[in-house]
Amino acid sequence: MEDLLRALRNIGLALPDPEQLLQLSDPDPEVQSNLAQLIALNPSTHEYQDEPRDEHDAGAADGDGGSDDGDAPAMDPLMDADLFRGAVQALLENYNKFIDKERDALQREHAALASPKKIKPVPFRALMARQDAEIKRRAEEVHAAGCDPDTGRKRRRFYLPRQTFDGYGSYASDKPLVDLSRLDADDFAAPKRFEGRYLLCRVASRLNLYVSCTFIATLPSGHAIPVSISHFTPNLHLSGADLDAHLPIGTVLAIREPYISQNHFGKGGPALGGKNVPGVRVDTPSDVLIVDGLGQHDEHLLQGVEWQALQVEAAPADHLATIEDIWKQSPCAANTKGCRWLQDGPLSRFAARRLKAHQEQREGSTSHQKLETALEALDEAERRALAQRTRQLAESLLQHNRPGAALREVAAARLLRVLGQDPKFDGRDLELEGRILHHLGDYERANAAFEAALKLAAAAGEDAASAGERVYPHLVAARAAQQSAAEGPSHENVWSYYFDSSSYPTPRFDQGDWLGAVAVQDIPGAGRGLVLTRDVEEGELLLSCKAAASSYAIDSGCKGIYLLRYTVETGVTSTTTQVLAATKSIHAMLDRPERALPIMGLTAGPGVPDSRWVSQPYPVPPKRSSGKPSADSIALAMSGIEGGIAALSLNGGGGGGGAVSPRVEHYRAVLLAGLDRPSIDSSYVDGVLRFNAFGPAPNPGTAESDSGGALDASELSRSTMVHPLPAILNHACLPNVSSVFFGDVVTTRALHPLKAGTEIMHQYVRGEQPWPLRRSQLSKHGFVCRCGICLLDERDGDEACRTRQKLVGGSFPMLLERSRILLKDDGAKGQSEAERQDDHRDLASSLEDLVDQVQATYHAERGQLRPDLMAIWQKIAQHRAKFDVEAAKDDERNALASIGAVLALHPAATAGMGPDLKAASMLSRLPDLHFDGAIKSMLALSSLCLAQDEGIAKRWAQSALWAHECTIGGGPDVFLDRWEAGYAGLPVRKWIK
Ligand SMILES: C[S@@+](CC[C@H](N)C(=O)[O-])C[C@H]1O[C@@H](n2cnc3c(N)ncnc32)[C@H](O)[C@@H]1O
Repeated sequence: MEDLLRALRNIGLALPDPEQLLQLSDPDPEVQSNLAQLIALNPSTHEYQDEPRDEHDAGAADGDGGSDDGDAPAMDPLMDADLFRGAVQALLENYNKFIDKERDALQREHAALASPKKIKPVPFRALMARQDAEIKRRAEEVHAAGCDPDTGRKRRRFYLPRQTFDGYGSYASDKPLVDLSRLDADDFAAPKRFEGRYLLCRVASRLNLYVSCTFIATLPSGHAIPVSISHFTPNLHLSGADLDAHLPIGTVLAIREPYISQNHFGKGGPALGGKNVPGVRVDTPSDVLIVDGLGQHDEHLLQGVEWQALQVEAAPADHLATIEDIWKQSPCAANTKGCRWLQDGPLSRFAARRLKAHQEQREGSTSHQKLETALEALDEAERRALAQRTRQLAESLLQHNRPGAALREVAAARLLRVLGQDPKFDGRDLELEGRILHHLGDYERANAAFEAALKLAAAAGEDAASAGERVYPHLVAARAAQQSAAEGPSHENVWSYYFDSSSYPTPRFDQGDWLGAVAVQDIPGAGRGLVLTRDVEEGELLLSCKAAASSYAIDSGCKGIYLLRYTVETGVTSTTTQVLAATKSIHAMLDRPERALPIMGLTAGPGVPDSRWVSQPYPVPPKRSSGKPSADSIALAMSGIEGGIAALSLNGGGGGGGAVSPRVEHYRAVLLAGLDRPSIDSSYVDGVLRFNAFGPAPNPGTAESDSGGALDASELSRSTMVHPLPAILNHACLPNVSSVFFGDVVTTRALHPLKAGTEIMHQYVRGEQPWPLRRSQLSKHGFVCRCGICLLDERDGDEACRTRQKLVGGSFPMLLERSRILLKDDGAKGQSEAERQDDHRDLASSLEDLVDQVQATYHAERGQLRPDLMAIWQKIAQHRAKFDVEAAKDDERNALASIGAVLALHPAATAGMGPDLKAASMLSRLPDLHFDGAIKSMLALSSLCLAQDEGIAKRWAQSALWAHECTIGGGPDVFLDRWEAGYAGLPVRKWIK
């Protein structure tokens, strides 16, 4: 990829845009030829800030005799196009040959697994020189992505495409380190997975981040080997010291059951056309453990290990000279000093392991004892300094989206009496704890902590106004989050989801998951599903859930980076947000082990064996109270902790006598739970995302909104997110619920009155599409949909469905084009009224012929559900309205009937009118499909009725609002925002506000 991009820029061409990137490896020669032509027509001058974007202007700018675009030749778009096209075509061919080599190398490596060959270690200095060159190359690529490296001219936008490969096996160890034996260079062979072994090594170089992160590691024997770790960070912009601080030189690592590859860049590194040196390829971060002297088995691991001198200098600030220094100099902020990568803070590492040792009735290790003594020997000032560093570390962990580690550090600091000893800080410390708990979704405890923080601030003499200013915003936010998690999001919540998700580029909402009248249940032949626990009405909210991990293309960690990950066996290309959503999911599970069940408890597609979590009961959100915290819980949050080291022995720390306060109990549980780091198979996470995540989530305000949450988007994704509970919903092309996406929140509402015990199902693919297309889109899921409309289509027959598809996909668009021209030219050609009406009559009649042809493809007993007709009836109505308003109303009613809506028979225009929208509705049953289409028809009917009967016109508008409330919600403002502009002649606002 990098060679191709460099070559294009060298001949003065702009880089392929994100859509074109996806076509680079398309095997179709026609696609390649078109692509070459398009790329050849786009000079690199278009990339610069100071160049006009328009082609002609660009030509003029180039024609002024001198381009300051370095060596890039000025180009005459017409004369040079052929020349450039030929050159680009040659470059694309080269690129594809290179890709083939990379693919072949992966294939060969897979085949060679049966007969691994011993490998000769590459000399350390050679590896280091290569590493330095790679780091330099990365820096140059980043520089060139923002400006021309020769002239310094700034580009319009930072643009950095990257490509990685995937496939042919992925490894993840689930063996505890104690069960493994050490591996050293004598045994190295490749390609080989070293089952039952671990590799002990030290980071010896700076880090190189492409998508995976690579460094040179040295072994105790002095040999060196490159190590590449996939899913290292979701921040692909990290570089230099910030990156190196994740694993500073000298950090000791244990890699469980390592895989030595002939190409350690194989996953997540730049493609080298199959040429690389052997190295350790780590497919998942959970295989890597940091050996820091605090670990449970660190002493055992390091026993008798003599390291050859590290042949490079570690920055002195990065390392603690002795283990006791941890308390005096422990790093205070993430990623600035000391080893940080996915690691907990020092107090929690020590306290958790000490607790565990006690639980297992072991004495702590010698290093634990040394640390204990050192901790108890700290003088007052040193203890205060440690407390201050702990606060900073917890803040920093929180900022880096690691609230689990932040809470563990605070819990350990409280048990060890590092925090909670200075009344001046008590209020602030509780406020910090409250913010961490809020982030973790423990709203009840967060609220109690905030209330307690206010009391303690007052007790410490802090001015009430300043304490309030500090704490109240957090308290109010936590109360609101608690309320929506207890009662479900309010009307106002949905209102703000809608408007905020259209206003913010990376909308993420502060809400907990909420489950209405549904429960997880086994569904014969379909795994698990969600089933109603009682009867519900149409429009009732059933679920409101936030994504467990979300990645937006314009998140700061990847903005401007366009990643393509090509999976060799399947030919599937994943894009930036899909890869990073997996990285974020993995990191979230390592930080909060309780996240593993909801994510790894999902299935990963047909043919992939279920993870061990799938058989466990699927977790649902707890029932919560929305009340204020009780006086007891506030008192508990304020209670002192008798403890110190004693709190780490399971019967100590309760104020003597063995009774342990609930607060101590809670902190201990927090620490112990953090030790259960799950082993995460990253390829399973990829499968979970591919089969459960929601791709680019359309805001309901966009034209795509009818897609019901497009799962099969093929363009470079704008966002990828996984919502664990909604992912349990099974599919029906004919859904009985509507799932709507607002940023990282999805809400699901009943579309019809439904009985207790009914399985609720939404659309993975648009049920409005032709049957053959739906079947092919669903084929990756490995099931055949047997929903109502699939059964109807099946009875119509394959051939009839294909004919219908041709009519709707071929004949209808031609008539639509005629319609567009007619409506555009309406009256412009100086025709008489009669002539114009004739034109409309003609077109309506052609459209009616089309209706007849489509009708002929349905089985005689099909019933009214014929959604392919909706848009045709609406078009007929539009033209017929020009000469026969009553007939146009019938057409719109036909459109509604074709999508399953049933008209109510209201005897009088005023019946049921008033604030009760449902009673006013002109529909007794909402449509099954095409919800926005139904709203269009209702608003069209409102317009058609306006002149004769304002009462009925108003009722149609209210019916549209009712349908909108039942599918999307958020009230009249949201409805008006989406629909008002398209119906300027209707006083909708007056009617419904
Ligand atoms: C997103 S998951 C849904 C939850 C899944 N049932 C489970 O137990 O984890 C998608 C998978 O559910 C199953 N599934 C979904 N809809 C189905 C349907 N209508 N009929 C049969 N299986 C279905 C398929 O195995 C599909 O790959």
